[in-house]
Amino acid sequence: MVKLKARIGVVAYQGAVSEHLRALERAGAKALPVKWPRDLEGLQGVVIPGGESTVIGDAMQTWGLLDALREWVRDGGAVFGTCAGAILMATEIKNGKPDQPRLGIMPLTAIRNGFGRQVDSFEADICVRGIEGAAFRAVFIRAPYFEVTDPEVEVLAAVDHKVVAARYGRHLATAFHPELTDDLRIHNLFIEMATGGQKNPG
Ligand SMILES: NC(=O)CC[C@H](N)C(=O)O
Repeated sequence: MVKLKARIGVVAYQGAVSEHLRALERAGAKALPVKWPRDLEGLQGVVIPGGESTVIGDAMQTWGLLDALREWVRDGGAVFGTCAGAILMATEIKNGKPDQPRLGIMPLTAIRNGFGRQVDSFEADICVRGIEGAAFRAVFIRAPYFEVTDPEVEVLAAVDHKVVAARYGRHLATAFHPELTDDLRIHNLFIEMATGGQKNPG
């Protein structure tokens, strides 16, 4: 029997869009850019890329994608945010613009630029829960970290005691950029989450 390819969208206004499309295709999914609410039809998962969270959030609001995605999530859709994308998934944002538009689907606080200016960018080999084998080479670029207090949010990885990867039901947030390396394990994990049977809490 032929297994149908997972259909995963990438929010395509700004940021590391083509890198995510390429990584998802290499991981065996059908990857599609998402700009309009109608682009969500038939998708199992949506990636919000890194870039600038204020710019991506404003665009999502302008194009009607924030409301459309919230509804799509209520119907069971899975979202994976990297860096700016993860910030947009958070219910609380620290160091953000006041009233910065966001999706707000993960009950955690994102601390924007949380690793300070002196280390705008760095790489680290980290252990990620649920990822087998060697450590994951994680690329951080003006990255946030997350404060997690909700017991339904599962912490998957930390650097210097700062949470940098978390899961909530079918949603995944990473402060780093797995699309900028050749390691497809995190994209594979998300494709599994998006096509698996787990429900979103709430
Ligand atoms: N690499 C990134 O996505 C950086 C995120 C950026 N610091 C923001 O707040 O949007």
